[in-house]
Amino acid sequence: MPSTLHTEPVATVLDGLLEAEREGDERAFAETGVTDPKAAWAELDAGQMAETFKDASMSVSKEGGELLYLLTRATGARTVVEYGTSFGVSTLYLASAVRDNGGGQVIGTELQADKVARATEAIAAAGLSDIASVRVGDARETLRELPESVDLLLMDGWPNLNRAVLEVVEPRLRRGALVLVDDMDMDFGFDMHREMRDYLADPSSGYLALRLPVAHGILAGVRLG
Ligand SMILES: C[S@@+](CC[C@H](N)C(=O)[O-])C[C@H]1O[C@@H](n2cnc3c(N)ncnc32)[C@H](O)[C@@H]1O
Repeated sequence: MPSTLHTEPVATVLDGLLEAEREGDERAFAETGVTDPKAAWAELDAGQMAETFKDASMSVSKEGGELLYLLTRATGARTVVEYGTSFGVSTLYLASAVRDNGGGQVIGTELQADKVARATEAIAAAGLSDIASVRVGDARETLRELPESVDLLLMDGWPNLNRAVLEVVEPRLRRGALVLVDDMDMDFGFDMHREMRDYLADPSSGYLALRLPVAHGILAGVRLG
């Protein structure tokens, strides 16, 4: 049986988004005028950073997306939550896998409203609107209402908020749920992942976590209890 990922319309929509990222992100980054990321993070809050980077996709790579598809299929996940949707690339990989698992839902969330509109269009063009939707706003608020049990959480928003977002979603994570933290190897000018990495590494937190050297570096944690 072919996967949804490699059939139309998903394949073409994903190719277009990945191509746009390759062609557009360098320019979008240059246009932000941010030359010292550490200083920018010290001065601007999450919403201001989202506005600054509103034209940048910053999506998962093809390899990273395929890993998301693989892990979602392998775990049989039906209820998936995504922190940081941008233009919807990772959302499409997750939603394709959920469709191929037999159906369910992917709940994305994105601070920047124009990005939500673009991601929603991409989801519709890919024929996945019955699976995936995107909530507009700050994940620390938008993810307060969730289904009873969540199988997989992708964390791909601003990394300094990962711990706070996990705190909101954690009560819904079922035993054996996967938490995937993207961009572990990205240089943000300072260690933006420290809090989350330390939390998942502490056995008393209730996870077993391992860094996967794939794409931008993905930290995979399984919820043990
Ligand atoms: C790395 S990009 C996400 C890429 C996306 N997962 C993909 O593969 O296409 C990070 C996104 O997270 C969004 N974001 C950052 N902080 C957020 C928050 N607190 N709540 C919701 N979205 C947030 C940013 O606006 C940005 O678009």
